[in-house]
Amino acid sequence: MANYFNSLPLREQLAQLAQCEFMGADEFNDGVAALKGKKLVIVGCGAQGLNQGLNLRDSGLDVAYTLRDSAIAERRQSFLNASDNGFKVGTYEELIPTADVVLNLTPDKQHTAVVNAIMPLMKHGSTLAYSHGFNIVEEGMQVREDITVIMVAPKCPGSEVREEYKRGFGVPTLIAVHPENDPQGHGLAQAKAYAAGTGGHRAGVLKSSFIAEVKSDLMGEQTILCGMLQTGSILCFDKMIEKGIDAGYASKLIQYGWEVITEALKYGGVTNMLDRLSNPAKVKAFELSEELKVIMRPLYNKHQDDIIDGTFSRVMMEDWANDDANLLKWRAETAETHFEKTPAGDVEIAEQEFFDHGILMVAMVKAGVELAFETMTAAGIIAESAYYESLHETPLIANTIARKKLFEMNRTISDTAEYGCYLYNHACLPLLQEFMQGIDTDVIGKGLNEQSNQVDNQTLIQINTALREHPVEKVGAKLRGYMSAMKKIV
Ligand SMILES: NC(=O)C1=CN([C@@H]2O[C@H](COP(=O)(O)OP(=O)(O)OC[C@H]3O[C@@H](n4cnc5c(N)ncnc54)[C@H](OP(=O)(O)O)[C@@H]3O)[C@@H](O)[C@H]2O)C=CC1
Ligand SMILES: CC[C@](O)(C(C)=O)C(=O)O
Ligand SMILES: [Mg+2]
Ligand SMILES: [Mg+2]
Repeated sequence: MANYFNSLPLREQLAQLAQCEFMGADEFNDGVAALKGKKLVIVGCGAQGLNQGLNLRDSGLDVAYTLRDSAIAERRQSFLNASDNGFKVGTYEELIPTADVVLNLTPDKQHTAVVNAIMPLMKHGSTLAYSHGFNIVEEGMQVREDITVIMVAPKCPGSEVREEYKRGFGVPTLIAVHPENDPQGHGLAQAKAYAAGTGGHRAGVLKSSFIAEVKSDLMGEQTILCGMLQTGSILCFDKMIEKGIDAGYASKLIQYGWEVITEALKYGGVTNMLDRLSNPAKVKAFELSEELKVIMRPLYNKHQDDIIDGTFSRVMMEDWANDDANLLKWRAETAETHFEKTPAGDVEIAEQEFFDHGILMVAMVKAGVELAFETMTAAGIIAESAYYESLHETPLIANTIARKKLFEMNRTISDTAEYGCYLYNHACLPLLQEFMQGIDTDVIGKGLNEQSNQVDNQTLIQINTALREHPVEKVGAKLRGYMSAMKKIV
């Protein structure tokens, strides 16, 4: 197999990267009809598998799980996830031959082995579904020509796919049909029904491509969504400890701070997040974020360039072949960081205090969101896709850190995302060392000791204009306008 993206002429690469069409609610009036009465069999019952299956069943679809023999024999967590929730569980041989749609929700590293094992068992004219395009795009998996290949990719951790559904909402979702595998021409109808079954249509669905999803998803997860929050957590915590801030307070400010400050982001974009600060703090956060953007832009460009040309995938697959040596080493190192080993203190922190004492965190989120958006769109990703993959998903990742710190984030996201997060973190920590030397507790831990809200008018006007004029704010206002049912989390 060879990288599918790299096998295409530039003309087709650009066309596929630019595939992005917002699908209005009226395109989902048929709901799950296209899959009603069909047998959906999910391979794997982990973060996405369990939560998507629960949503699909609650949406009235026939869902069962097929697990590898060892998972069933050893009654592993995946087996318990499915059986404890009342789902039928069977082996590949028992369930795949009668499946109309097989949802491959196993780790990306396993996709080639899994698809090679299940494809011979799949009935003629059935459908193979993915939630990430890595296997098709980066590995170039060739699927039997009678099989329809679709993707329904939630722009969200598995846990929040379920939580937002239970809140009566959903998560933004990219759908796609692999152009090499749509023999009956019903791939789009099935992908739409699958997206509706997960609740994604309530938040927003983009008709995308496997290529556009992969090249944006890898970028978002490596940078703003996971890498930036991990790097920011470690740097901000270590700085507060260096400056004598109580460790429990510092731990709580960060663990819960990302969730609080990015909730403002979710409802009103970067503008609203900075509007939550005093004028002097807003000016300071803006200045810090501009400095961070200059320092980190080359790193964001390198991550996107390596994702586009397949370097990232090649390097990660080398680690797969080396028994995930780096992934496991970096996972262990993360667990040993001072932030991870310091429990959040039993101290009350008011909602506004998270903003006032977390000016640097606000600056990091602003810098990361804008840089990721700017870099993705410069690489040919369409603004709507870049928005979902940067600004909108950040609060959903922050929710996982609020639960159980970086451990929970890295456990909940895919192994692919976890690997990319560490790759970024390893590069960004040294990159920001000099910047952090100039940081003090006025922007992280204690806040500015300003006696008034007075700032220079021209400065404030320039900052407010820059915030509001950024393209991520323009597309964000439009897409949030469609999310009328969005629910508060904190
Ligand atoms: N995690 C997330 O939030 C998101 C993930 N995705 C995508 O969804 C897909 C699934 O990821 P995720 O939910 O994180 O995966 P998880 O690691 O959470 O779960 C993987 C599941 O697959 C099973 N599994 C592992 N290895 C094999 C194998 N060799 N053969 C058969 N089954 C196996 C595991 O069970 P057992 O080991 O017991 O057999 C487990 O049930 C990926 O393509 C990912 O990129 C997309 C968006 C977000
Ligand atoms: C942000 C990481 C992610 O892409 C996701 C939850 O969307 C993943 O692969 O887990
Ligand atoms: Mg993602
Ligand atoms: Mg991902």
